[in-house]
Amino acid sequence: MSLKLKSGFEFDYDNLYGEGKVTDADLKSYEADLKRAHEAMKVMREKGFIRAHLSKDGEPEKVLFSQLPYVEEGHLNSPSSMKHLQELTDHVKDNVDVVVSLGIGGSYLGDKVIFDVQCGEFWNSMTKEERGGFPKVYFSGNNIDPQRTYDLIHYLEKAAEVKKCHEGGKLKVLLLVISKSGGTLDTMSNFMVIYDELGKCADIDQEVVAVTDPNMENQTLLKKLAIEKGWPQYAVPDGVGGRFSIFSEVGLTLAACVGFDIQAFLNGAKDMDQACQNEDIWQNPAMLNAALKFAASEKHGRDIEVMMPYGDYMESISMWYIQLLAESLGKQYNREGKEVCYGRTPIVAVGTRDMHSMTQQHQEGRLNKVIQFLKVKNWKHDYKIPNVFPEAKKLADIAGVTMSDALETARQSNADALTGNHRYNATFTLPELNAYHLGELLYMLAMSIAYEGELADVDAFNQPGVEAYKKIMWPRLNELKKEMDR
Ligand SMILES: O=P(O)(O)OC[C@H]1O[C@](O)(CO)[C@@H](O)[C@@H]1O
Repeated sequence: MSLKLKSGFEFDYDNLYGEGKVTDADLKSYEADLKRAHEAMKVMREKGFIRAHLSKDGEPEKVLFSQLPYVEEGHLNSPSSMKHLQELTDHVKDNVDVVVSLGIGGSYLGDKVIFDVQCGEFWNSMTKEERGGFPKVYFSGNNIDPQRTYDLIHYLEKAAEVKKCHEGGKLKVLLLVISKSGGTLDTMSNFMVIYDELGKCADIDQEVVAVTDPNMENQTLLKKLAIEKGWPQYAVPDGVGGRFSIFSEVGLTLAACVGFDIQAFLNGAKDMDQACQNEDIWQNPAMLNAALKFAASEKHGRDIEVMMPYGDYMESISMWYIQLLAESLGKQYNREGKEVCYGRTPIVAVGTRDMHSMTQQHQEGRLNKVIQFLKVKNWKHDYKIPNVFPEAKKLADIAGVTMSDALETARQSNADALTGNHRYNATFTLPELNAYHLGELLYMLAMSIAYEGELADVDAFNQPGVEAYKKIMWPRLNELKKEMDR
């Protein structure tokens, strides 16, 4: 059983739904809730309203991520904002050597997905010509790790020296600083250290682009700095939380720096949004995914979701999904203030890598998981495994098989083995790993989380839990600073 869209995107739920799995009766018991959830999604699309959602300051706040795929005048993504992004592309292409993208959480994870899908692992080792004139890209701000920050700075200083010797001229570095709140410790501490160190290097020409909340009244620290220093600005718009921001200028600025097809990405999201407007659950991928996962959790105790893409460059999709699921649905109280401690636990896995480790637990451990596979149907490049060692029978036996067929055979075998031992699993299939299908997938997952928030009756758009440690940490940092100053 599967839901297949015209684009070829497919959600195969055969091993998650039916006898001994999530049943028709389970879904029927949610009929009224699903109807209400679907209505709530309509209201969210039309008015940006989600019942009981408040910002972290306790103020009513709109939820606008579903507007992002629609590039229209007056929308968050508009023809003029697309032009502004094109200006960034025109500026970096053939002009900037290195982009350092600084951000954490939603201000990092989406950018990493776009980078991995568009550029792959060896981008920074390619020549500028091979990169189509686009810059190298490094990430920072995703931790407060002094060693890695040192390594990055020293790598850039060395690269500047090499450039001076071989080509002459300074190394042009663009710091793309992404922070909605504009003051996140991890991002801003790295930014300040890197900005200061690179500023001292005579062979480096650095510039800054700030991506932050554009609000003029309550300006973020980053916005204030950008205005003061004249840095170009892009927006993390009001109503778009970090984990839903990949379709905003958070993801799109990095996309613009590496030649990623922004329009195709948004078109994929838009087409998925249309599919998710279908009130028939069997035709609506987000509603179906949410209902099956919610039922698997609540009625069958399968409250862990292992997101397991088959392919190296999709691991970051899984990491992006971790934030989306954990931060959106891991909530102590429901929207009526009742303690519910809801939240399925997301786990990153990659096939075939983790079939040699985690699969042991998936196959025989506690019956508390859904393994969500992600597969690519047609790979851009492929190899037929050659018969280079005909004397070694086991190796000769796989000669002639393509790597992509071997990959899919491994995945399918894993799915069959899991199913044979009552282990729930499902598969999303992307016809190809490209901007359009990535847009479809990520948008579907975001919308599915919004549906699940309605089913579980929790606010999927706040994150009070990540404020708790910050309330302890900031006074401690202030104390530390006083001690250092003494
Ligand atoms: O973009 P900012 O404000 O730096 O926040 C980064 C991340 O930190 C969080 O606020 C959680 O601490 C996430 O919600 C967000 O994606």
